Amino acid sequence: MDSLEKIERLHNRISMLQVVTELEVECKTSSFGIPKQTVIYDAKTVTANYLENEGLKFPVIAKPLVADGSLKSHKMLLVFNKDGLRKLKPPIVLQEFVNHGGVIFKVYVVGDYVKCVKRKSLPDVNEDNLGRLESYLSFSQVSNLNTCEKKDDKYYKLMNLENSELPPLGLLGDIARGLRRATKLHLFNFDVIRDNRVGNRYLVIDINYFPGYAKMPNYERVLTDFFWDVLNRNDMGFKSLKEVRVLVGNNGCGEDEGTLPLSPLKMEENEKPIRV
Ligand SMILES: Nc1ncnc2c1ncn2[C@@H]1O[C@H](COP(=O)(O)OP(=O)(O)OP(=O)(O)O)[C@@H](O)[C@H]1O
Ligand SMILES: [Mg+2]
Repeated sequence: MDSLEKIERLHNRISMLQVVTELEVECKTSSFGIPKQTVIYDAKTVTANYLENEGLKFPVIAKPLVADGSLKSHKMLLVFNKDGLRKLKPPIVLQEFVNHGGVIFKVYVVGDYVKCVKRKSLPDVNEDNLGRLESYLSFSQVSNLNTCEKKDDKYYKLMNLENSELPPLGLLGDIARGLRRATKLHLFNFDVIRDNRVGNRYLVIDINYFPGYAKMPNYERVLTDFFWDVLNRNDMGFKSLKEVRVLVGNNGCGEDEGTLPLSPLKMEENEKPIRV
């Protein structure tokens, strides 16, 4: 559906988030951006001083530069102090770890359709404890931990997803529309966290092409409608696609929970229909 060349941009964690920094979205009550980050190609260059010069302080997350969906590309390190820096295997992206209350918002985009689902994430790190912690913690695919793993874990037992407030839906819709226009992609999702230091600042930390839509409530209907529209676009034209609806569920179970119509996403006048 989408061109490989355009998808390629999402396979590198720097170019992937670069697009977010270029978006022009106005929101009076909140702001958005990406975490501070730097790319490391040579392990020798990573020192505590280097981090400081880059405006980064511990804890930091080390993510493989390549984000191609392979097992390796999901292997991450949460680095608490300078000893942990020795474990890094470039090429990597070092990103500030932003406390976000242990909740991540996964925003699924299917053409004009946008849906936000809450998921449990890494817990906050108390800076006062940095000295007492191990130098690093390795992890992989936090958002894919299965429900049983989460149920057994003391931290996850304490979490109460239901009480966590969603980001402003207008903002998510605007970011989704901006990303769609900038990337010219139709099928992707992005991960958003709320910066606890600020409260109403949202950070996009990850964008994935053709994510596991099975985790999106009502995905069969949404995807079928989308492909139906694409197939019929010669008769209908993309402009006549249905109005965007941002559906928001708190745990991905309630299909119509929190349904909220936003202003329609209009295709750019000059955007050519996709050829299938
Ligand atoms: N800058 C950050 N600050 C705080 N937590 C973060 C940050 N970046 C990532 N995380 C945590 O690490 C997890 C994995 O990060 P990310 O989404 O970038 O990697 P991924 O391998 O593409 O993961 P997934 O496939 O699970 O989405 C996130 O779900 C979140 O819990
Ligand atoms: Mg992610």
